[in-house]
Formats: sequence, structure tokens, C-alpha cells
Amino acid sequence: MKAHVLDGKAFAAKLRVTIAGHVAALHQAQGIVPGLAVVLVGEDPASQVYVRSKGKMTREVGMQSFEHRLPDTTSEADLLALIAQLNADPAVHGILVQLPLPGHLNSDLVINSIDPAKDVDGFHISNVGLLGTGQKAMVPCTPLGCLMLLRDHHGSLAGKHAVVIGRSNIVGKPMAQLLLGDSCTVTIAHSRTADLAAMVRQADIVVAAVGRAQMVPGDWIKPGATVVDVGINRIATDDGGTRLVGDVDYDSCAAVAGAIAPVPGGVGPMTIACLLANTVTACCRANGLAEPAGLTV
Ligand SMILES: Nc1nc2c(c(=O)[nH]1)N[C@@H](CN(C=O)c1ccc(C(=O)N[C@@H](CCC(=O)O)C(=O)O)cc1)CN2
Repeated sequence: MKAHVLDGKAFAAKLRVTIAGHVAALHQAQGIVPGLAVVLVGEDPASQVYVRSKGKMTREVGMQSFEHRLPDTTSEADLLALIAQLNADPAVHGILVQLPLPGHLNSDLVINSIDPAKDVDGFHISNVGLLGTGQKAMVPCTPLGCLMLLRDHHGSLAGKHAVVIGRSNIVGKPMAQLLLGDSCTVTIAHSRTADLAAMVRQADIVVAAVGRAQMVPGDWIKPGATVVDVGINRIATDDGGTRLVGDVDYDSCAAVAGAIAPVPGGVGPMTIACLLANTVTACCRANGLAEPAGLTV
């Protein structure tokens, strides 16, 4: 059996077309243009690529993009002052601080200084609490993208056993909350889980977000299970170059799974599309307007 491929690239492209329609309608009916501010501190090469892509796609769907690039010597006080300015700016509906931040900056402090209503990453402690208690929140983009792919493939997820490998605040924990919200039975596993292979073999849905290249082999996967790979790992190739791989060993997992989200082209593109979706949602909430259906949970 060869697994069905969950094509995040195609899904994200369609979602961006839908978002562009909502942005145009907001402009026409209300004279409002949603605005997204992205803050990059330092020169991490991968972060620079993601931030460039975010700006480009923001503009492509018709929203305003505000980019702030700060040197890696930026003090915490200066970064907090910029966030305070963006919090107060009515043209800015969404604020995102690209992670990771340079080591001298306290990420928790910085994230929690963002107005929760503009926290389109869904990382602010208020949004974490709202999501965890089943209330209306801003939902982290990568887990939201995974959930959209899973719902699109399965319809209802109720009763399925989902094993999330990884316990990060960005992916693992919010992913588990979202799957619980869809009535899955959820196990959060991690590098210190006893007999991880046996645990993963019980899963109808595996979400791998552990940050270790090709860690999950095909013989950990229950035949027919759905595998969502969140990993982004660059590994060396024999010809001296590099290539991107996920946290699962694609070929052996695809041979056993019923469906699989690949790397690249699976969850990654969904992350940015969901960021744009969250910005439209934040803009509608800020203006007391009905939220378009299908952009969040
Ligand atoms: N503030 C945030 N920081 C980070 C987040 C986040 O959601 N918020 N997530 C990641 C990085 N990220 C977005 O910021 C991101 C990662 C990957 C992709 C993507 O499209 N990947 C492509 C491959 C791209 C490549 O070739 O390198 C794919 O998987 O197909 C988009 C966004 C950490 N920081």
C-alpha cells in the first residue's frame, strides 16, 4: 500500500485564495485592510527566509505587511518598546515575533507583552489558557494547519487515538489540545517516553514534532494510520549539499501509513496560510465583525 499524500502546499494555496476573498470583502464593505506586523531580531538564515515569505504572502492576499528587522544586539527594553508601539497601532491587527530569539532575550516575557487580541501566533499565556479551556482563542498556526489537514482527510476525528511526539509550547502542547477538542484520545509522548515505538504503534494518528531528523521509522506505524510530520531538519547529502527532511523516515512510513503529510510540502506551507487566516480573524474580532467560517477552530 502506498499512502495518500496530504498535500499541504495545495491546501495552503486554496486557503490563501479564500483569505484573499475575505480581505477584499472586508475592504469593500468596511473600508478595513487587515495588517500584520512581523518582527525579526538577528540574522538567523532560516528565520530570514520565513519572514520574507510571510511578508510576500501577506501582500499577495491584499493585507498590509509591516516588517521590523532589528539587529541581534537589540536590548529587551527596545524590543518591548516596539511591541508596545505595535499594540497601540490601529492599523496592526496581528503581531508576530519570529522565533527563536537571540539568547539574551527572554522569549516568554516578549511574547507575553503582545496584546493577546493581536497575538496571531497564539503563544501568549492568555491564548494558551483559552485554548486549554476550550474557549475562543488565537490558535497557534502550525497545529491549526495540521488540524485542517486531518479534518479534510478524515472528516470527524472523534474516537481516534492520536499520539503527539513532542511537548513544545509551539506545536506539541497546542496540537494535543486541538485533538482533544475534536474528541480524540490523546497521548503526548517525547524523547523520554518509555518504549516510544510501542506507544506510536497504537496510534491512528501520529503527529511527529520532536525536532530529530527521520527519527520515526515505518515499523513504528500501525498499518493504515495517518502520519503528520512537523519536523524541519536540514541534513547533508552525499554530493556535499543539504536537503530538508522531517521527523519521520518518509519512505518507510509512507509504505505502511494510510496517509502522510510530507516534508517539504505538508505542514510547513500551512503554517503561513494559517498565520494569514489568524490575522483576518483578529481583524474581524477587533472590529466587532462576524468571523469568516473555516479560518479557525
Ligand atoms: N513566531 C513563530 N516562529 C516560528 C514559527 C511560528 O509559527 N511562529 N514556526 C517555525 C518557522 N516557520 C514559521 O515561522 C515556518 C517553518 C516552515 C515553513 C515552510 O513553509 N516550510 C516548507 C519548506 C521551506 C524550506 O524549504 O525551507 C515546507 O515544509 O514545505 C513555513 C514557516 C519556527 N519559528
